Amino acid sequence: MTNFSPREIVSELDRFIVGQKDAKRAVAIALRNRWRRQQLDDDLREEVLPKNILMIGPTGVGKTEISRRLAKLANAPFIKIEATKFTEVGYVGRDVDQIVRDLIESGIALTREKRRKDVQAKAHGAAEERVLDALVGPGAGSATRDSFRKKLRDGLLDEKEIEIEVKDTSSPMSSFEIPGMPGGSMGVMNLSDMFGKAFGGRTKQRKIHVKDSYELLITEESDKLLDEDKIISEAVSLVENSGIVFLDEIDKICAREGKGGADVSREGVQRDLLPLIEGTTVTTKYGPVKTDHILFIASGAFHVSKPSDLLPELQGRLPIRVELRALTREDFKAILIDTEANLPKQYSALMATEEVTLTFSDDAIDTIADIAVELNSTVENIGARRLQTVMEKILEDISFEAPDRGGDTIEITGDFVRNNVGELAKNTDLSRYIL
Ligand SMILES: Nc1ncnc2c1ncn2[C@@H]1O[C@H](COP(=O)(O)OP(=O)(O)OP(=O)(O)O)[C@@H](O)[C@H]1O
Repeated sequence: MTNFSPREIVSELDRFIVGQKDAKRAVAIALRNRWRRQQLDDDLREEVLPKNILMIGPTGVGKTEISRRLAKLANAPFIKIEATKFTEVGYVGRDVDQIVRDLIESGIALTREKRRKDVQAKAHGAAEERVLDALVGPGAGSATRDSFRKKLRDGLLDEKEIEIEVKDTSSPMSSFEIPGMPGGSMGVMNLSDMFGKAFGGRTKQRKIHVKDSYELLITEESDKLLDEDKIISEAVSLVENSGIVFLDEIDKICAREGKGGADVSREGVQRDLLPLIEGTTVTTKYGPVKTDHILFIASGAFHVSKPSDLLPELQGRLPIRVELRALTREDFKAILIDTEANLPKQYSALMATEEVTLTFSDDAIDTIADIAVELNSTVENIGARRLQTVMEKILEDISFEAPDRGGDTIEITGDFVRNNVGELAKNTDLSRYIL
């Protein structure tokens, strides 16, 4: 758990997300509250429930991105799920408990990754022994083994091909859901687990270069050193105390007054979600998971419905409301220039792998921002996602030809942008399909 102050959390988020100060502050406080809760004594700690957040704002303005970055910062299990995916309990479709089951998978992956690092040195040693076995045979004398070990460590055998026996993870039936039976994927349905335990796991022979074998073998060897039960109990506690669920399109499950049919079912989904947000215990294949302290961030555009159309109980469980505003031309420019790993930087790095030097002039950035604003107002407002479609179109040819242009330096200018997408952007009908 991170002990960053709210101010520090906001400034971390600022590295990736432009504007949206209110939303950043709200999530920063929520995260800090979790740290505060951990400092309390046991009795009081159980009493303090998270203040869940409702993010209101148009599509593509950073709602998911803020939540995802927050989770990453806190090393917290995170899932994004669309509220419209669910149907009421008893109907065919996914049941809401699946949210917690997916979250626990994210928690297991995070915990395993963390624990793998702890045993990495030991696993590295064991992996080296396996590579040596493959190179000289397990029966070789210690002098031969040592001489190969030295060559191996000096990188002289990197390109040599060896044959190793690794766990076969390609089971097509690792887990399946029973259609129409909510929760059917839970528990005993993991066949590879069952057979794995009974027969010691399937393995297969693989031919591989020495230098590529390490990652695979280290992962396998570290898993052998890890205590599976401990990982599970750690992951369950991580999910219960630090899990974050991003519930998108919550506005689409609002029922409007005087309607029947689909609206009744939407309200049913809200009712199903309620216990999860209020705090309940969900059975998973890793054991029971309590949801009381999981942070829920619900989000929606609320163009048609209003937050007050949600069930009153659900409104009460989402007490913090923040509005995210539509992005302006200046925001688009800032997203292209100021954010870490911004799109121009990403494209330049990708082209550098082909020995092509790609740069963007200030005028090019201005023009891209102008075109994105124009398209959002004429075609459809998809927020900052528009920058991705425009950039992709501008660089399509260069991207295709890059392998033949090694050594070239290409500057993207305003004229280049206009020539490539300017005309297209003016044609609303065509843009609908292409940009
Ligand atoms: N304010 C912002 N600053 C930087 N990048 C942004 C911002 N807003 C959106 N983006 C980028 O645009 C893309 C879409 O944003 P995001 O997924 O957060 O949308 P959203 O608001 O959650 O919309 P939706 O509700 O449709 O999922 C992401 O790649 C994100 O990095």
